[in-house]
Amino acid sequence: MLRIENVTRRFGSKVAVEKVDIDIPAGQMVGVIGRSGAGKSTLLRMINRLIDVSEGTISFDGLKVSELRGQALRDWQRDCAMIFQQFNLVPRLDVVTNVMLGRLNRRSTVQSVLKIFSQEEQMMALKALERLDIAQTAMQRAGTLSGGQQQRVAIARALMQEPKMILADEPIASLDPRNAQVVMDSLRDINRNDGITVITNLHTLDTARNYCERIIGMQGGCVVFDGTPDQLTTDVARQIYGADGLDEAFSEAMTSTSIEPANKPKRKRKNAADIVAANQLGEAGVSLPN
Ligand SMILES: Nc1ncnc2c1ncn2[C@@H]1O[C@H](COP(=O)(O)OP(=O)(O)OP(=O)(O)O)[C@@H](O)[C@H]1O
Repeated sequence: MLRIENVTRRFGSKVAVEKVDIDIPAGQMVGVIGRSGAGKSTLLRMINRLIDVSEGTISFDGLKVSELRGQALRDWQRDCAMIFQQFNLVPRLDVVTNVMLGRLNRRSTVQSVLKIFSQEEQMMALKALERLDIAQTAMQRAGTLSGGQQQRVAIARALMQEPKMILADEPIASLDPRNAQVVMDSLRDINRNDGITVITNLHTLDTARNYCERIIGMQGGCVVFDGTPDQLTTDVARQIYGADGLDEAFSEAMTSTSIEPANKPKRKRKNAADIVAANQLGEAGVSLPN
């Protein structure tokens, strides 16, 4: 059980997340929706401890996540895998090596520096790629894959962490409709078959409705809805998206990934995502080939 108790996050005088109080039992698939700036990413980043809470407590099965330091914090970040909108692969490395990087937090520094992966780890990586239906790309450089393929590699890398929970920060925002569906299907499959809790930020109402058993709606940093897809009525959507967001909220045409134009401009890259990838590699002493 993930317990978020009275959690607030401020950036200077700006309150990004305010007094959020929710419990997420193991095995749920949860969608977090809301307009841009509602606080969705900040909430996920606090759970993963990319950023600290300003007030309140986050705990997991009794472990006080919001207070962890050092190795205990790294262990938590291994148990709580994160997937980002921009995939965060190392483009110059081949796909299978990218996937094996998911093992970094489970290995000694020496093994990591020398980039020694056991046969078992190599098999595990190939199985993860097979599961995501992209084993044929194993030896390709990650940067040569399509966006949808890269996101599947990122999910395979997350699986290598053998996580208890997967946090996905707008995992389909940069993808065309077909790839968006494949990625969401993969997350649902992992949730259902492996029992891994999935919490995903989504900017499309219908995707949240279609894939998530529980939807959390945020507005101005606060949770304004927490319920099932059936309970997400028009009135509730109005509350989440606000008066000037009604078109976005109600028009399935505007929110549907199934008909979202493939050439829609990419949303801005999240700096935290880049930093985390760089840190993971840097901490492990992995230097990248040119
Ligand atoms: N590092 C930061 N420094 C200052 N303000 C920040 C920082 N990170 C987020 N904010 C602010 O906090 C608020 C919530 O941002 P957040 O990124 O969590 O929203 P979001 O719902 O994920 O939006 P989006 O869908 O656009 O990513 C916004 O007003 C944002 O400008």
